[in-house]
Amino acid sequence: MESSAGSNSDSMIPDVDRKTSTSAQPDDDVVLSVHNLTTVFRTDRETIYAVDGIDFDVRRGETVGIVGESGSGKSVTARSIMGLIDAPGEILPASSIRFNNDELTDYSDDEYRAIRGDGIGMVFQDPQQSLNPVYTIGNQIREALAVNQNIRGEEARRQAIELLEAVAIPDPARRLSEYPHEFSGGMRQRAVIAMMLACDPEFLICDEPTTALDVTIQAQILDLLSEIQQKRDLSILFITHDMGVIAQIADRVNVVYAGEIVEQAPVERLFQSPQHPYTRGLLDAIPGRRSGDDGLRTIEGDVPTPNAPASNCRFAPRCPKAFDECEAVPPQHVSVDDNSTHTAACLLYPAEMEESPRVAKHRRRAETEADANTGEYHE
Ligand SMILES: Nc1ncnc2c1ncn2[C@@H]1O[C@H](COP(=O)(O)OP(=O)(O)OP(=O)(O)O)[C@@H](O)[C@H]1O
Ligand code: NI
Repeated sequence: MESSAGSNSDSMIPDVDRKTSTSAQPDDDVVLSVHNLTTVFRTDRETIYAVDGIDFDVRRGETVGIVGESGSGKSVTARSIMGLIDAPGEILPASSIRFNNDELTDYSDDEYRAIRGDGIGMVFQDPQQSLNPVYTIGNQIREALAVNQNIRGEEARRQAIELLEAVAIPDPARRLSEYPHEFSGGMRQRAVIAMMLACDPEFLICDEPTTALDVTIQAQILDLLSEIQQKRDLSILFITHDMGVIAQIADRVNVVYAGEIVEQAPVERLFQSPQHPYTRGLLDAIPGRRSGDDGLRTIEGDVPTPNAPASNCRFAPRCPKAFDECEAVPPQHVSVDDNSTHTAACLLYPAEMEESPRVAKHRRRAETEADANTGEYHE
């Protein structure tokens, strides 16, 4: 953070530099800390920057949302954290993913398998991906209990029934002996959540878990997740393209565009006072909601597939507020509130600065960032 002491800066709003702010005030509540995560896919012709230098934290017991259009890098972020990026994908060396202060990017395959078992659970859009069609639901939950908690026999059966009760599956004793195809879509997703709970994780990654479900079932699953979270003090990273779902489930939100976070805010702040033109566009696209005079009605165009580190604002070609410099300077996160809980990466901010010093400030910070990330970056 810049000190304003002794300077007559026209901006009362300090920059936010996460690198110094996280190390200056260690936060015991932070369970997951992602810093400068950059995940690329190398093809014969090009290198795709699917995730390009993102930073965020998740604290104990909170739900952090990641929202953005298709192709913006949400699932690649989830898979990077879970250690599920395979060739031609690669997490670049300057990336850091700390889980309870362990650096996951240094983990071996075995260590990752262990943490996927009982540290971090994952719920995907398609429950079939997590269920085996040839075993009964009961078998699969008991297997999870045996592998992860060494619970077997009658005790495993008792706990499996309890878990199905916990996810509100009626008549659980009978349901245990049924196969996945005998469950409806919503019930299958509940069974996956029960299986995940059998591993007793402290962190849960949900990648569009309700997207395939109709809205009533979706709301039930979201309620269920909130309830389980409170009971177990779970931390959740929740990925969706749906701002309505974000409003229901998230405490804090990261808005992503083409591999980058463009805005970060507590959920109420984001909906009351969105700052980045992209976020405003996403919110204006919600039926019945309109931010008034200068909002866009729909966002024209598609998310680009980045094939180089950002050298400008990737949203500029679709942005109604873009000016010349947006094509030339990669915007940096600056605080857009009084206490740095809300940031936006956009050359329009800090709004109270004149355009030319404002752009110069972003340019300077971009150069510093680039030096830090390409220079010697070993511990
Ligand atoms: N195995 C891969 N090989 C090459 N490119 C990939 C691979 N996996 C993902 N990508 C690219 O990474 C980018 C981000 O993909 P990702 O699946 O994370 O998007 P998403 O935000 O989850 O979108 P959706 O909402 O459609 O799920 C896309 O441009 C995609 O083409
Ligand atoms: Ni996805």
